[in-house]
Amino acid sequence: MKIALLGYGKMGKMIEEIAISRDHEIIARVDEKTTDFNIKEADVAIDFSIPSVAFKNISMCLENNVPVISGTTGWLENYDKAVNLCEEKKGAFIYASNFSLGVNVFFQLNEYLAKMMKNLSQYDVSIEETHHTQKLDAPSGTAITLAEGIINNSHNKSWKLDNATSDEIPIKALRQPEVPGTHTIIYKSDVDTIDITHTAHNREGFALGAVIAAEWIIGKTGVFSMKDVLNLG
Ligand SMILES: NC(=O)C1=CN([C@@H]2O[C@H](COP(=O)(O)OP(=O)(O)OC[C@H]3O[C@@H](n4cnc5c(N)ncnc54)[C@H](OP(=O)(O)O)[C@@H]3O)[C@@H](O)[C@H]2O)C=CC1
Ligand SMILES: O=C(O)C1=N[C@H](C(=O)O)C[C@H](O)C1
Repeated sequence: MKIALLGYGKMGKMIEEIAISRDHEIIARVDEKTTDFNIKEADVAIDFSIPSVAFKNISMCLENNVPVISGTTGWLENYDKAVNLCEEKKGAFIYASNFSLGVNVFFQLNEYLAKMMKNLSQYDVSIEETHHTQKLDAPSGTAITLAEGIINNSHNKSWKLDNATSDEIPIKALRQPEVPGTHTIIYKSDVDTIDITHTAHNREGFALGAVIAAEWIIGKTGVFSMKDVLNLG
């Protein structure tokens, strides 16, 4: 499979390593300065860039009939436009806030726990995420997906980064050197605390998931999620 890497930073480089180990070819490595590449030469594009260019990258792929996997976070105000463009062009597109198998299991665990806690009003829920200090967006895309998983399965109606009111799920975003990504869901009452945590030890799980999604999407048409790719039930 010929892959164009849109974004060639920490994730782009890790994806390259894993893609080559699975016998794929990298035909473009695009960073801020790259101008000379032809997206039409790619069988699939993988976008791990920055929030301000992700939608432009995704649109370019869809306009040129190249299936696109995007892991960039912090651009979701344009997600519906990407979905519409994909449908209009009969293209193929997957966005996931987190491509790792472990986090996708954790997403389901979070929804299951939210259902169990739904009517236990003595517990207040909150989310905490910790990432490396170069991260541009806060809260993380994964924390937003976790908050949405709780909202869809409980009486909670919205989330807020810091200074949340009692109606909102508070999200705390911490930044510490070299942390690949840690997410905790906390249910606290006066007498006890239940918390569940996913800790990424490195970036390999994210990168492998993105390559698996790229392999999976070839020959398909539509807008998909990692739930479709991983068939987690
Ligand atoms: N969904 C998931 O599983 C995961 C998502 N992420 C997300 O992926 C994104 C990238 O993360 P990471 O690799 O750590 O970030 P980096 O900052 O290491 O890399 C970002 C890359 O984007 C490039 N870039 C900047 N402008 C453009 C442009 N106009 N066109 C194409 N590329 C451009 C940068 O180029 P230059 O170096 O020249 O500035 C750099 O190569 C983030 O949004 C992060 O949140 C991260 C891990 C997992
Ligand atoms: O920027 C990162 O590094 C990560 N970003 C994603 C997010 O915002 O959730 C996924 C992962 O946690 C690493």
